[in-house]
Amino acid sequence: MPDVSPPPPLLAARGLSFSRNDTPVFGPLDLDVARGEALLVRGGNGAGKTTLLRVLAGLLRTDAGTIEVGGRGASPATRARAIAYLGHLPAFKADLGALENLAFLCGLHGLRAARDPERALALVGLAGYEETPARQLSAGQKKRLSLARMWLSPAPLWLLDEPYANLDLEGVDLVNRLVRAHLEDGGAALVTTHGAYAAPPVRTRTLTLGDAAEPPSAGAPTAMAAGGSHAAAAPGRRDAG
Ligand SMILES: Nc1ncnc2c1ncn2[C@@H]1O[C@H](COP(=O)(O)OP(=O)(O)OP(=O)(O)O)[C@@H](O)[C@H]1O
Repeated sequence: MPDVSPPPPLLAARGLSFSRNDTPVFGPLDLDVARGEALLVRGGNGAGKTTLLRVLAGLLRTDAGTIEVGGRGASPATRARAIAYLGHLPAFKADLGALENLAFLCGLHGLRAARDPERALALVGLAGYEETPARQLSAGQKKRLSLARMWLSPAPLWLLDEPYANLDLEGVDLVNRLVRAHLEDGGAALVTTHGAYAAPPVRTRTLTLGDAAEPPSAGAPTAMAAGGSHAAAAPGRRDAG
């Protein structure tokens, strides 16, 4: 008889919590993100969004709880294969050109089939900046270069920390188009935002951290239009410090 059990979520966390100096930052929280889904992580300044993404990426150690990637314990090797992380500080070599930076990072993290750095630069609006050293790029251009790196990555799970920051309106639309195409390709994404920008119109759930957190919801993901708002996946709280 064929195995009809559904595939495990790309990312699953149970009872995840994190504290600093005995002050809880978030959790305990549960979340699942399947292929084809986005999880929008909302919350005000200091609510714990970056901390959550860093915990999921393995850059910070959780106090309690479990994280699985593709149904397996999230070892460093599993994470390295499955996760591409866009953080606040772009990981570029200041003196290398935009194209060289992308080629260098593809050498480190791999390259998705049928994609190349030159096409990535054009896609994010940086055609003509191939030779420009990263240090000469504006904040928004650096963010676009980071988005090019995500597009080139073979990893299916994107962790995007404030991807809309520093971008003009066309850049905001670019983020949403890239996320949408990634999900349609079978990938998944966690996207943090202060709430100023809407998530892409795809299968998106919302997790709210901080005081405004709503009770846990076991509901299925909903198709949403940009600007919609949805049930939180788990409780969180705002850190006092
Ligand atoms: N390196 C650190 N050492 C001590 N406390 C920290 C550190 N980084 C963050 N915090 C604290 O942890 C809490 C959560 O911070 P975090 O950066 O996760 O919030 P955030 O929701 O991403 O905020 P923002 O929207 O402002 O980026 C805050 O109270 C912050 O002051």
